Amino acid sequence: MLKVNGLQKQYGTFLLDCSLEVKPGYVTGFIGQNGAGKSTTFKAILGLIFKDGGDIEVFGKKIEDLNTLDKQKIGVVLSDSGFSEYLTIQSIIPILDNLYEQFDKGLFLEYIERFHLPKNKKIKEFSTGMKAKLKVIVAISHHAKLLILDEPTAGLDVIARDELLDMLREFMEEDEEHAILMSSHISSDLESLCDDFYMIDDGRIVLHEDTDVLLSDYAILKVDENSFSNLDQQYILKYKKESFGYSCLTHQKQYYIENYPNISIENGRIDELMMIMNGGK
Ligand SMILES: Nc1ncnc2c1ncn2[C@@H]1O[C@H](COP(=O)(O)OP(=O)(O)OP(=O)(O)O)[C@@H](O)[C@H]1O
Repeated sequence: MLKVNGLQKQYGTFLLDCSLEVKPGYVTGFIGQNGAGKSTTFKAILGLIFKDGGDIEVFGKKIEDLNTLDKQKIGVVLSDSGFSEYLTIQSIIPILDNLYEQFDKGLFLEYIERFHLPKNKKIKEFSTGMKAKLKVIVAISHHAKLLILDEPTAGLDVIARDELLDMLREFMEEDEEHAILMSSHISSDLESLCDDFYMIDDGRIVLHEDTDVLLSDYAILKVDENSFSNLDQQYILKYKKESFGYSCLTHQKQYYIENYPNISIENGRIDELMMIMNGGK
């Protein structure tokens, strides 16, 4: 569905150099700290910035060769985009109708009703959550096959985030070929939605793993200084100094359960795994 091969983009000392793939039927999470390169990757995928190197394929075609119809099969949410704040939902309907051949007004209005968005209020008077929901509703109301969502849950409270994730689940259930690439700051609530995760740090992919494997095989060992020096470190990906000793991230939980029955082994949420992956040595 989407293949990014050796994408490069240089901004001063920052160098993005990343490869990733989103398969049909997959929700792929793209996580990393502020400034890691998530938005730059998304903008390059969408052809909004020039790339310095690499290839990007969507629907089996190079992005340079996508025609208008292909482009309309991509639903997009970017963190720094949106409608003019002076428009209302009622007034953007004809715009969307003109913009997208497959705009589904019925579906759009169904979501607008479901999420209690006011049709005649100016968008500038919307709350952060209302604006975020509107962006996702627009992205899925023109029968897109691939959604590219940059921080769609940013600034949302827990309830709004759940509603938005439900909307994305429904999008995935509609068609087994649908796919989503979504970025987020380190965020465990994506665990329930994403099938796999790419983690980006300083422009490079430092981890790619299926969510199931992350949750079943990865763990955090919490050890004191003494246990740390006696620990077989061959399956330790990263470690981080703590007040009690060290937190160590492993992708071979079972090995440590069997060979070190006395150390504390925590499954850890994806947040914690990522925090060690990012900040550890
Ligand atoms: N137009 C630009 N000109 C110069 N530098 C840029 C530009 N856009 C991004 N950068 C730099 O590229 C790096 C990656 O930024 P990017 O916005 O891709 O990060 P991000 O992972 O999306 O961060 P955040 O989570 O804060 O949105 C940063 O060092 C940023 O300063």
